[in-house]
Amino acid sequence: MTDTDPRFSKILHDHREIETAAKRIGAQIDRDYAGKTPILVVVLKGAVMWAGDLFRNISIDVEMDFIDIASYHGGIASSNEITLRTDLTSDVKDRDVIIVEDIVDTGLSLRYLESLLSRRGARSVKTATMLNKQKGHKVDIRADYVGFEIDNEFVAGYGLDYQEIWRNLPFIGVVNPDIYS
Ligand SMILES: O=P(O)(O)OC[C@H]1O[C@H](OP(=O)(O)OP(=O)(O)O)[C@H](O)[C@@H]1O
Ligand code: HPA
Ligand SMILES: [Mg+2]
Repeated sequence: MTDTDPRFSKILHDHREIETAAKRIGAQIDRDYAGKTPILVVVLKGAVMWAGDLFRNISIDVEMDFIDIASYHGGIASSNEITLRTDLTSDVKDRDVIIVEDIVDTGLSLRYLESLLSRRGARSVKTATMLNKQKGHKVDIRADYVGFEIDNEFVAGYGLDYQEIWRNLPFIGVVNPDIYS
């Protein structure tokens, strides 16, 4: 539906803009965590591409771990139930944790993760998300570092899927509603 790609009604951000956002947030993390060694908790699967950009643009010592949770199961709406598929291997007790998300939409995934990490005794928990869909929030939640604010539309690309595909695209676009309606 765009001039070049019928899968998308609009292209929002290409990989250059996303890398620029990762540089900006990486520099903020360097300042905010100077003298500390935070753990980046990368939320699989959607956050993988963004996490790579962000990780490359952090200069302080930092660890990385992965957690796999799911609630959309390929669809365009949250099931409102979070399933923990694969847990972290790190002990987060007394650690500074930065959750790395591709998107905060309803906010249910982030609320689940914040509560899990706090219960496990993390010293601090902050979030670096590539996208924030403020109008989609169903709970009162706030990400500390945000790449881009987006409207309440279903997007895909750059890690985000529609029915498990299109994660590999080097841009974020609004999925053409004709595809799923
Ligand atoms: O704010 P929310 O409404 O909870 O949505 C955000 C979460 O949903 C997506 O994950 P999904 O369940 O699709 O799993 P995936 O990352 O493996 O695609 C996305 O990657 C975020 O983790
Ligand atoms: O808009 C979205 N697109 C893809 N995956 C998602 N998971 C939550 N919101 C979205
Ligand atoms: Mg998904």
